[in-house]
Amino acid sequence: MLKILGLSKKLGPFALQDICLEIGMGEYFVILGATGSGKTVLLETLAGMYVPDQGKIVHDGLEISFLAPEARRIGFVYQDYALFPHLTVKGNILFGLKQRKLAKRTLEEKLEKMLQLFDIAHLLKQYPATLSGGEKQRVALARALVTEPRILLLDEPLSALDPQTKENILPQLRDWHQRLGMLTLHVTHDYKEAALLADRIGIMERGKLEKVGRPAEIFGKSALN
Ligand SMILES: Nc1ncnc2c1ncn2[C@@H]1O[C@H](COP(=O)(O)OP(=O)(O)OP(=O)(O)O)[C@@H](O)[C@H]1O
Repeated sequence: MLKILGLSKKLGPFALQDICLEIGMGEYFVILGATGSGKTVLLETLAGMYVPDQGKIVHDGLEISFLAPEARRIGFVYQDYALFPHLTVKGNILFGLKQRKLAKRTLEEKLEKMLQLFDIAHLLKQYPATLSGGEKQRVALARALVTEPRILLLDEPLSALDPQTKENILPQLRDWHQRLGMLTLHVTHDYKEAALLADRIGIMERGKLEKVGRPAEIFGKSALN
């Protein structure tokens, strides 16, 4: 379980204010908020890019607030995927495992698992510039997941996709999540995306988490039919 306890962070005129949230193991939690509400700052603080001014982040009973990003076992997929342009798909996926000095066979097994899960084996030698939006997204997910993180953070992972690709990927995201069973925190400003994907939703406004509930509680049952 991930516990966010009174988390605050000031960045210039913006402040993340007293965020309190508990997310269960295997839960798909969506933070829904307008542009500038602080969704990315929250994810980046959880991932260790900012040191909190106040509050704690506790994962499975261990406080991780001051751990280095790579020690937190958190996978992060950015809005624009942030793939390394000079590396092939294979190079991108294996990048996060470089420090671990794993045996070649172990690396190949981990790579193979990702290629199968995301159906991207045919893209292995290509460079990011030659991939479609949906392909880039699958490679970015593979790169985040190959390190076997305990928590997956997704920062508007569908916003760069055309409507058709987005519609195809939505059910796949749920399916990948169900297969891996990983605690996932996904931020978006698209309420339809939130309603389709989330076990629970948190509404973020001006740096504060204003409301948390199941999709039916947030939108009303009739709005979801
Ligand atoms: N490093 C920083 N220094 C100063 N201000 C920052 C910094 N990073 C973010 N901000 C500000 O914090 C506010 C929240 O930004 P954030 O990127 O978290 O919003 P968001 O909800 O993710 O928006 P979007 O949906 O547009 O991505 C913005 O006003 C932004 O300008």
